[in-house]
Amino acid sequence: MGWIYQAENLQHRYGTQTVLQLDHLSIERHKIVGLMGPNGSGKSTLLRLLAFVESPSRGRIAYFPADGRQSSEAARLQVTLMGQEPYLLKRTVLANVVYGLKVRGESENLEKRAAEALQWVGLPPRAFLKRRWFELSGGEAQRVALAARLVLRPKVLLLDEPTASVDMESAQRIREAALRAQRQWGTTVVVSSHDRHWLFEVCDAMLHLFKGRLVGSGAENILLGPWRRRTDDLWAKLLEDGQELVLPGAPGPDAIALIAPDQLQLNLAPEGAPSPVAPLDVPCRVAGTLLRLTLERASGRILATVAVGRSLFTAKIPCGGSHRERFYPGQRVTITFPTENVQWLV
Ligand SMILES: Nc1ncnc2c1ncn2[C@@H]1O[C@H](COP(=O)(O)OP(=O)(O)OP(=O)(O)O)[C@@H](O)[C@H]1O
Repeated sequence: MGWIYQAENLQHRYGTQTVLQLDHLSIERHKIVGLMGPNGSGKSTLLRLLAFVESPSRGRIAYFPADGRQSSEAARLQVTLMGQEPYLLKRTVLANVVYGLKVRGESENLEKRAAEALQWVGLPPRAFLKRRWFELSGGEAQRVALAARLVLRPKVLLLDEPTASVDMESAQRIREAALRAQRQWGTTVVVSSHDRHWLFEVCDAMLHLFKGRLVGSGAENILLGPWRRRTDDLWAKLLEDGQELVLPGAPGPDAIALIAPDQLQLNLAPEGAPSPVAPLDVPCRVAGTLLRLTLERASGRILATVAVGRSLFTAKIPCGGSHRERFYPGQRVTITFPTENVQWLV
C-alpha cells in the first residue's frame, strides 16, 4: 500500500489559460481511480501529466514505484497511457501489440505474449494477430491499443475515456481488462470517463474535476447559474420544467453551487401529488423522477440519480435497513436541498 503519485500546488497552463490548478493530489497504489468532470475540465491534461508525457507549468508530480527507487526512468517504463484515439502504427496487429516490448529491448516470446494480451481484450489471436491496421473496426482498434498497453504489464495504466466511441461489447471487454489488470497484477488504474455509473461501481476513489480544480470525490452536484436574487435575498435558479431551486448565499448571478450528494435528502413524493413548485420556505425542495440506483463501491452506499427537467441530481441513500427497499427507478421523489453546506464557486 501507499501512494504511487503525490503532488502539491500543481498548475498547468496552455499559453495564458490555466487549465489545471490542484492544491494537492495523491493516488494510492494498486487502486482504481476514476476521473470525472465535464468537457474541458482538465481530465486529459491530468492524465498526460501523470504519464509524464507533459510537464506541469508549476509544481511537480512525485512518482513512487513499489521498490522505493524514485526515478523518472522507472516512471517511463512503468506507466502507460491510452489516449482517446487508438493511434495504431500502420502495420499488423502483432507489430502494434509488441511495439512497446521491443522499445524496452525485449525479444522473447513476443508472439505468445501478444496473443495473451489480445485474449484479455476478447480478440481471438488467430483471427487478429496478422490483421493490418485498416482491417479493424473502431472498437477493435481501441482493444488492440489496450492490448498493446496490457502486454507491458504496467504498474500504472492511464485510460482516457476508453469506452467513449466503441460499441457495447468492446466497452465491456475494455472495462473487464482494466479491472483484471488491477486485480491480477495490482496495476494502479486511473480512468477518465463520462460513464459515471461505471466509475461509481468500480472505483476505489474518484477525483471530480471542474474547470481544472478538484471539487470532490465524484458525485457532487454542480449547479450552474444564472441565479436570480429574490426580494427575500435568497437566490433562485429556474429549472427546465418550471420548478425553482432556491438557495441562500450566492456570491453573484453566475456563481456555481456545489452540493455533496449526502447533503441532499430524498423522499418519496406523495401518491398522485402534482409537481410542487418551489416552496417559499427554506430548505428548498424540488420534485423529480428517480432514474437509477447505483452502488458506490468506495463508500458502500447507494447513489440515486434523479431527473428534474433536464437536470440530473445525485443523492446518497444510506445503506441497509428500509431505505434500500423504499426506492426504485421510475418513482416520483422530492429532493430537499440544504441551506448550509452549499459551497459556492465563482
Ligand atoms: N494542447 C492544448 N493547447 C491548448 N489548450 C489545450 C490543449 N489541450 C487542452 N487544452 C485546453 O485545456 C482545457 C482542458 O482540456 P482537457 O482536454 O484536459 O479536458 P477534458 O476534461 O479531458 O475534456 P473532454 O471531456 O472534452 O475530453 C480545455 O479548455 C482545452 O481547450
